[in-house]
Amino acid sequence: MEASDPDFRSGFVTLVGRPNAGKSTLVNAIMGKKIAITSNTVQTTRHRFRTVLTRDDYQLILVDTPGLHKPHDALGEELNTSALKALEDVDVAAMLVDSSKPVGTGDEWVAAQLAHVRAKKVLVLSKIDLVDSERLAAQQEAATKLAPWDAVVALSSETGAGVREFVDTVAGMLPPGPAWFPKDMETDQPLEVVVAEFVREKILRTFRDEVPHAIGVRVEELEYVKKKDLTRIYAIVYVERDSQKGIIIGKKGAAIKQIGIEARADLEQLLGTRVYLDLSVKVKKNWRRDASQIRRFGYGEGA
Ligand SMILES: Nc1nc2c(ncn2[C@@H]2O[C@H](COP(=O)(O)OP(=O)(O)OP(=O)(O)O)[C@@H](O)[C@H]2O)c(=O)[nH]1
Repeated sequence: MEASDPDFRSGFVTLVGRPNAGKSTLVNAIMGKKIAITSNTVQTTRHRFRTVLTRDDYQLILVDTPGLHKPHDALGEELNTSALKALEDVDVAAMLVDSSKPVGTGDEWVAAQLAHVRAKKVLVLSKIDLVDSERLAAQQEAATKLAPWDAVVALSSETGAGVREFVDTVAGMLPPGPAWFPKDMETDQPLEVVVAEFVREKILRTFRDEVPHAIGVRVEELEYVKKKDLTRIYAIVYVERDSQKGIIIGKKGAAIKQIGIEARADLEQLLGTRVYLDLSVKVKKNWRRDASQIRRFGYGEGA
């Protein structure tokens, strides 16, 4: 079936849910490769980006939203606006509820945001590998009450169980329409942004709660050298304080070196070339509190 076929379906699907519900991991499981970054630090996802899955008879455009939460700083506010905007004009809204955590007010708040959305609503019970069937059944009963759902799917992005069922369910809800993006396109983010996110992920994973929200990564230069089949990347890690700079660099540069090694391995896979990665660390005081700075870093709405 061709993309111009009248039976072709296409549409936008947004994933919502409390921070850490497993949205980014699900995007990667659906795509069968890493595109979105993940970590167990809340607010990992800062960009509202689209991921495109094209099959013979449909094109599914996933909008991964930053977690909906109560804002406590300028960065938080940007994220919320961005997440709520992602709910407008989508065809399917899938809400992830972590099977391993009790359904709580956070989930209720997210579900309430869905009430006015015209999209089909799918309840996704995520991380089912962490619970037994009894717990899952209880969780499903509690989560089902959150909103009127058009479908319910239980899945694990870790084991892959239920992921195919989720894609099939959502694809079946898409309206007839042409492909919006080229078939071979997998994300609408500029490469520089994806690369910066990959580096940021390594830092979040390495330092956990020591520095997470205080960093921003910007790719200054990205150049493919065809003769060497090598991508040269120069990126700057911005932190707020000198002490954080020290932590990220580590003893004799050991920490930043390790981050570079790990990020490079992922980037080589993403780009399909060898990668030279140059990372430097700079202090930029209070960059998080200044909304215009946030935009300059490419985070939040309008990025
Ligand atoms: N065991 C298990 N862990 C999972 C699964 N899906 C996600 N996780 C873990 O849960 C954590 C959060 O996952 P993310 O995908 O980053 O969550 P998110 O909803 O995108 O989070 P935000 O970016 O904060 O909104 C990570 O440590 C993941 O590895 C799953 O199916 N099983």
